[in-house]
Amino acid sequence: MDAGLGLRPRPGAAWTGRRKPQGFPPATVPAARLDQNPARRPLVLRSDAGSRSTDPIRGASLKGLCCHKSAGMMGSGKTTVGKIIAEVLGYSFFDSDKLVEQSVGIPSVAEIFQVHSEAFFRDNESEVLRDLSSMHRLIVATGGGAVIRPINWSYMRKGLTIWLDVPLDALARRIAAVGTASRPLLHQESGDPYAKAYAKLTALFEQRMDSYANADARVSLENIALKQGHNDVNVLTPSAIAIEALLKMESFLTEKAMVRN
Ligand SMILES: Nc1ncnc2c1ncn2[C@@H]1O[C@H](COP(=O)(O)OP(=O)(O)O)[C@@H](O)[C@H]1O
Ligand SMILES: O=C(O)C1=C[C@@H](OP(=O)(O)O)[C@@H](O)[C@H](O)C1
Ligand SMILES: [Mg+2]
Repeated sequence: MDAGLGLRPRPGAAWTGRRKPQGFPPATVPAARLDQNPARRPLVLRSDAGSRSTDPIRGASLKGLCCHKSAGMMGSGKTTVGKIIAEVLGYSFFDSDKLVEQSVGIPSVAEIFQVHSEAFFRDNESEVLRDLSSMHRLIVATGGGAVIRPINWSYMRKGLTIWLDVPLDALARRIAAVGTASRPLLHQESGDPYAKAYAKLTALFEQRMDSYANADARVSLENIALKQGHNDVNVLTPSAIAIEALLKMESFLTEKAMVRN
């Protein structure tokens, strides 16, 4: 593990796109707060995983990884959890929303929707995902709607894709807590933030659930809570979710290797 947690982009993480947004790749990715940092947890995971000669997180089975994309609904924690996973693996982290903002030169997704349109945002999102797809050793948090364009899957499939599956009630609570202003698709009507987020998220999920199910691995918060012996997804920490995601990634790769051999 990179003891400094400086998270400098790895040598393979070079921008190959046409337009190089200012500050991309960033010189450093802010480290997640240490109390949310599962970097020391792999040792704990080792005992969960029984007698293993390699670290399950950074062991040989993960060496072949190039990049991962986390998909999932708005508010599912792609950005939060993605940063932690990147930190544990010593990979670079990119948030496709941030890269679109930099590339377009407009500081928020909400403004991009307002000044241009959703279609304009989606075109730029696809460009960013295409450019990221040629990079190695990175974690990408996509925007929640990236899954709707089939072309984006051809880019996301260059790595391993993870669906963060969070119950709609929990999503609406999280989003209501921070407000809908930064999420233009949820910010259209007036009214109670929880109720409007829940209604819109329900409609979006209906349209998108088959697409999310295309991911290589699904991280279900309901399943993590059950493993912990309860059913309250609202108390699951980003670290616990990141650890589950890492375990799912490892299982996926192990199964893939077994099929190959
Ligand atoms: N496990 C969690 N428990 C509680 N709140 C969370 C958790 N993960 C993320 N959040 C909060 O939910 C909101 C959405 O998280 P974010 O990572 O931005 O999701 P996404 O990128 O999928 O939209 C943020 O305010 C974040 O702090
Ligand atoms: O689900 C969506 O269509 C969107 C999700 C957002 O990203 P997050 O999922 O990170 O909130 C952002 O890309 C945009 O507001 C549209
Ligand atoms: Mg995000």
